[in-house]
Amino acid sequence: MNLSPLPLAVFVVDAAGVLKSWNKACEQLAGYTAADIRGMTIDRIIAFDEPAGGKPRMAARVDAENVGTVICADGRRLPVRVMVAPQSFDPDQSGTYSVIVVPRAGQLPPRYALIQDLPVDDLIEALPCVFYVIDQSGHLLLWNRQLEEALEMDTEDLPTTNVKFFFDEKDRAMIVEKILRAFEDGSSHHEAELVGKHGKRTAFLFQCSRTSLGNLPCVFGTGLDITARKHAEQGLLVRERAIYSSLNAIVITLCDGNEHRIEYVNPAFEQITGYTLADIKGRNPRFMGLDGCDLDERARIRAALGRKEGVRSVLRNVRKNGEIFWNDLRIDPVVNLDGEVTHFVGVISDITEARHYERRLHHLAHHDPLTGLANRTLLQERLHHAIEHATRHQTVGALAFLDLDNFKHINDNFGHEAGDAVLREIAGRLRENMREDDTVARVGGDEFVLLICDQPDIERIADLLERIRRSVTQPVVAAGQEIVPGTSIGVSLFPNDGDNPDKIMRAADSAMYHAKTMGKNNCQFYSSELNQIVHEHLLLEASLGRAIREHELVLGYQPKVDLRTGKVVGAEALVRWQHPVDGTISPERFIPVAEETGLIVPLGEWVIDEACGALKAMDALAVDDFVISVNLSARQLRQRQFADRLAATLARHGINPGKLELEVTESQLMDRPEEAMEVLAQLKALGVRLSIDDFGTGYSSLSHLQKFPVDFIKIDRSFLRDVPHDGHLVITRAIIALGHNLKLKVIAEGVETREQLTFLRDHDCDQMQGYYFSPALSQQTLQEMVSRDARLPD
Ligand SMILES: Nc1nc2c(ncn2[C@@H]2O[C@H](COP(=O)(O)O[C@H]3[C@@H](O)[C@H](n4cnc5c(=O)[nH]c(N)nc54)O[C@@H]3COP(=O)(O)O)[C@@H](O)[C@H]2O)c(=O)[nH]1
Repeated sequence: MNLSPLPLAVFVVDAAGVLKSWNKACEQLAGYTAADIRGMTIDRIIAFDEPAGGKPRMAARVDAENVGTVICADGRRLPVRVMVAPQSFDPDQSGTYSVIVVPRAGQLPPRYALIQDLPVDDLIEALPCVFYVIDQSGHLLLWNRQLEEALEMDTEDLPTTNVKFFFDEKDRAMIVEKILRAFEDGSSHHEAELVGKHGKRTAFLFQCSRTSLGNLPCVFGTGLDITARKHAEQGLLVRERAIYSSLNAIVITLCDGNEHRIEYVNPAFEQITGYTLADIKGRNPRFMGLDGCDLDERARIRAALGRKEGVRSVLRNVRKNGEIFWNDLRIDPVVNLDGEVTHFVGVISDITEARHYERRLHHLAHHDPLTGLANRTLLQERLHHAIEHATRHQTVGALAFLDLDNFKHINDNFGHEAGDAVLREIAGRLRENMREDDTVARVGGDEFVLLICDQPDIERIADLLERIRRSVTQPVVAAGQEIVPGTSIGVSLFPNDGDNPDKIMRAADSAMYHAKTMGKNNCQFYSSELNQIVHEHLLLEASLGRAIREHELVLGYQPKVDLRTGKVVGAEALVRWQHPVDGTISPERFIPVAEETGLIVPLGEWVIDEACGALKAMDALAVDDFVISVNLSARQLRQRQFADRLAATLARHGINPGKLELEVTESQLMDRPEEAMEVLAQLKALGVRLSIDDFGTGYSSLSHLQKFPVDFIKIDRSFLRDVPHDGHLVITRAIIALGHNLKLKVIAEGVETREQLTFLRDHDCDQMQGYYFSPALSQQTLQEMVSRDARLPD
């Protein structure tokens, strides 16, 4: 039976129930003094509910359930249980009984009666806190072991030290003030650290109350060790401050079904979104979403939160001022000690600037800085998708390569700024002619590419490209000059010409290459035959350089005959390529390639050098006035210091310049007549002879012709082809007359028949060359012919 904490009132009585002795609790319980009790019987104090029966009174109550009422001195009646036990089982000492009185539940004795019986010493020592009693001088009167431990001090040291010295100096004034308050107001409390003799610091929550010991006023109280709480608080504080000061916007929402009401937002959130906590507390953060945007992302977030899982997403939100921002959002569940998700914490990062920067970088990486058009990378990406699309939806698309003709000439003559202006203007024209969905790209200096998608048929593509070609070739005004660009366009179709970007690009490139060789400013579609031609062209290009280095080129010399004397007076040097595998390759095949690639310059130099060597050999044969002519390409003619280099070659071989003739085609001269005039003048000044080749095909104007400082004109062989039956005879006659009027000599080429020869003689032509007399010969055969003075028969 647990009687604690009730006081145990124990009477000792004799067999008749006369009270012999009793403890203090008996007096407290019933409110009698010792003098009152002395001599009483137990019946006076306890009114038993059951009479004792026949036995002697006390003996009858041993081992019985005795219940009754204590009749208190002040008249109150306390229900009690009473246990009666003999004091001794020794028969000799029988007759005295212990009567233990226990108040029944609900009927406790007054509080003060209980407290008086408390073992205060034990209690104070057993307290889970420090205990102290302090007098008005600030010295300890009472304390417990816990206080000694906290102060790391011995019992005898404590009363001699003023309590304020148990604290840090900064806290002492506050401590004194709190103790005084307790004396004045009855109580006070405060938190402070006790500092031990050896420096141990312990945080306490002190409770201080006024009391008195006898007549001595004092305060007493407890100090609860709050170190753990302080640490926890500190940790929380740091975390709270961290959230508060975080540059990332933080929003904490309550996890309440599907509603995620905002409970907290930090200042960074307010700064990024423009919303204060007061504006949005209790709302679901979804209100910041941009209407109709990122619907999939938002559904994904909802699903994750529904599963109470974390989620990361990048989506667009709207600030309070209506501005849209990119939000890199990370949401994580917050779990309580029971493992339940009570909240979600969202970390918002405004990545708008990074996004813009990223986009700018992306734009730079995918666009040409000069024109703003797509670059090769973007083109390839789009082409890849366009081919897939066309294959899937059975539509036709086209890839057109546009190369500006003679762009280098524009740069060289008008400067790079003018060149840039032309490129920008062309880019604008291309864009204007294309739909939004199509792509216009610039992939090289003067190379543009058009990606045209979803076309119904090839005719439509051809029409569009012709319109574009015409628009590109409209004059551009740059650097105060009117520049007329031209463009060669090569087109491949997809998926017909290939099922991947690489094939389609190569096909368009081949087609463009072909367009260039077709005389520029035209548009060519890719075909497999065309590919073969281009392939060959490329092969030639690759091996022509080697041919020049490895001396695979040889010169043939076609004799030129004076029509009046029949004497061989010169020869035209014609180059041939003795290919180690393919045999002799005609200049008609490789000269255009050499022109295109620039190899014509070293090739032409080699021809002149070789022709000079042949002239020197003729000198050795003591043949006077023998002239060898070489064909010049326009590119050679435009070479800076061409005349100087020619002079050096002639000097090196020791050749009289008058023995070398340079043949330039009429069309080359008329391409840029002013420039040509200047170069021809330089050459003329050197003393070389000049001749206009293929005359009659190049629409020379008479005024230009008069100014060209040439010696010969060569009638193009097409005019003689059908002599004597053709109307061209009139032209041939006119050319001869024109030449003579201009004081020029006239030579006819491609003379194959007796009739042609007669016609030329009849019309006073000066010289001829052609198969009728001789094809091109080796140098040695030519020398033999000249040595034996072979002549054209009459
Ligand atoms: N820039 C350079 N061009 C050169 C050089 N060597 C030649 N060429 C040019 O190549 C074109 C083709 O030349 P080729 O195949 O040598 O043909 C020449 C003659 O063989 C041919 N010819 C001569 N007589 C007759 C004939 O009676 N009938 C006939 N059908 N053809 C004949 O004519 C070509 C010479 O033409 P031309 O130059 O116009 O006098 C050609 O355009 C050459 O110019 C070179 O070193 N550099």
